[in-house]
Amino acid sequence: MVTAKVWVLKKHFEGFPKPSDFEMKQVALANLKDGELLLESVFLSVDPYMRPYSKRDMKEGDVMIGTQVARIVESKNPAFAVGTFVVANRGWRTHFISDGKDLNLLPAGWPESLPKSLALGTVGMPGLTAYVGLFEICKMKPGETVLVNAAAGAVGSVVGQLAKIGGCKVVGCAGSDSKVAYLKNIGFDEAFNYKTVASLDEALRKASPDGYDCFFDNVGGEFASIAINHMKKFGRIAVCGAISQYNDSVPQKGPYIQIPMIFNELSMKGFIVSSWHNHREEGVKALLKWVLEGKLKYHEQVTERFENMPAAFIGMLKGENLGKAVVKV
Ligand SMILES: NC(=O)C1=CN([C@@H]2O[C@H](COP(=O)(O)OP(=O)(O)OC[C@H]3O[C@@H](n4cnc5c(N)ncnc54)[C@H](OP(=O)(O)O)[C@@H]3O)[C@@H](O)[C@H]2O)C=CC1
Ligand SMILES: CCCCCC(=O)/C=C/[C@@H]1[C@@H](C/C=C\CCCC(=O)O)[C@@H](O)C[C@H]1O
Repeated sequence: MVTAKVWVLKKHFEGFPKPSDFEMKQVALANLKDGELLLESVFLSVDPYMRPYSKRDMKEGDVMIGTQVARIVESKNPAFAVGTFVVANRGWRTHFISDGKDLNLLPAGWPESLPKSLALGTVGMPGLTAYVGLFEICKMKPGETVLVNAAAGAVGSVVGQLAKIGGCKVVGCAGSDSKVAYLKNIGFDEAFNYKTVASLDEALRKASPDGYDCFFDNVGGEFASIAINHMKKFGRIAVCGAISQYNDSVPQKGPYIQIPMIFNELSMKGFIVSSWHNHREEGVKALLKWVLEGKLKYHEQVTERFENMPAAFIGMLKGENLGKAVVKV
C-alpha cells in the first residue's frame, strides 16, 4: 500500500498566506483496480490563482489545488505504460490514483533534454496564457508597443518574448534590479523596477513617449490605473491577473478607469486561459517550437522537496521567483 503526502488548507488566508495556514497530512491510497494507474508527482506548480481561488472555492481541510508533472509508477490500464510522464491537475499531493481520463501527455516532439517542468510553465498553462492574451485578446500587430507587468514571472517573461517574436517594441516592469537586468537580457527594449522608480507615470512615459498599443496586465491595482492613461487611441488591454489585489483584506479603491477608456476608445477584456482550450494544441506546439529554436528563453525558480510547497507558494506571492516557480518533489 502507498501512503501519499498531501497539503491541505488548514485555515483560510487572512492577508498574506503564512506557513501555519497549511497542514501536511498522510493519506493511504487503495490498491489499484483494473483500468487504474498510480502516479507520483515529480514537479508541482505554485500559481497566483491559488490565493483568490482558495477564498472563493475552498473550505478549510480541502487539499490545495494545483497542477503537476507526474510519472506513472504502476499501471493496470493498458493505454498507459509505467514510466510515462503526464500533466495532471490533482493538487498538492506526492502520489495519486487516476483512471487516465484526467491526464495529458507531454506535447509531441518533447526532447529528453528539455526539462519536463516546462510543461507547467513556458510550454504549459502560463505560456499559453501569454499566447492567448497577446494574439487573441490584445490582437497584437507587428510594429506596435506592448506593455507588460510582473514581466519577469512565468506569464510576463513569455509575453515580452512573444511580442518581440511578433515584431513589437516591448516595455516591462518587475520588482527588483536583477529581474530588470534579466528582462534586458531576454530582449525587452525597456524595463524598469516599479518599486524604486520615483514616479510610475514618468517611468511609463519615458519608456514609450508615444504610449502603448497593448497592455498585458498581470497586476491590476495602482499600476493599471496609471498605465491606462498611457494607452494610445484604440489601445487594447488584456486583463490577465490582478496579483496586487489577491492578498488584500480590504478592497482597494479607484482611481476609476472610465474617462481614459472613453477618450481613447480603449478595449479591455478579462480572460481565463482554460476557457481558450480550442487554442491549446496550436499554442503549445508554437511555444515548444520557439523554445527549441532558442527564440523563447526560460528560467525556473525550483524549490526542492514537497515539504516546502507552502514556502514556495508564499515566496512566489512575495516576488522571490524569477520565471516560473515550481517545486521538485
Ligand atoms: N487569466 C488567466 O488565465 C491567468 C492569469 N494569470 C495571472 O497572471 C499573473 C502572473 O502569474 P504568473 O506568471 O504565474 O506569476 P509570476 O511568475 O509572475 O509570479 C508572481 C509575480 O507577481 C509579482 N507581484 C507580486 N505581488 C505584486 C504586487 N503587489 N504588485 C506587482 N507585482 C506583484 C511578483 O514579481 P515582482 O518581483 O515583479 O513584484 C511575483 O514574482 C497573475 O496575476 C496570475 O493570476 C496566470 C495564469 C493564467
Ligand atoms: C480566481 C482569480 C483568477 C486569476 C487569474 C488566474 O490566475 C487564472 C488562472 C487560471 C485558473 C483559474 C482558477 C479559477 C477561476 C475559476 C473561474 C471559473 O471558471 O469559475 C485555472 O483554470 C488555471 C488558470 O487557467
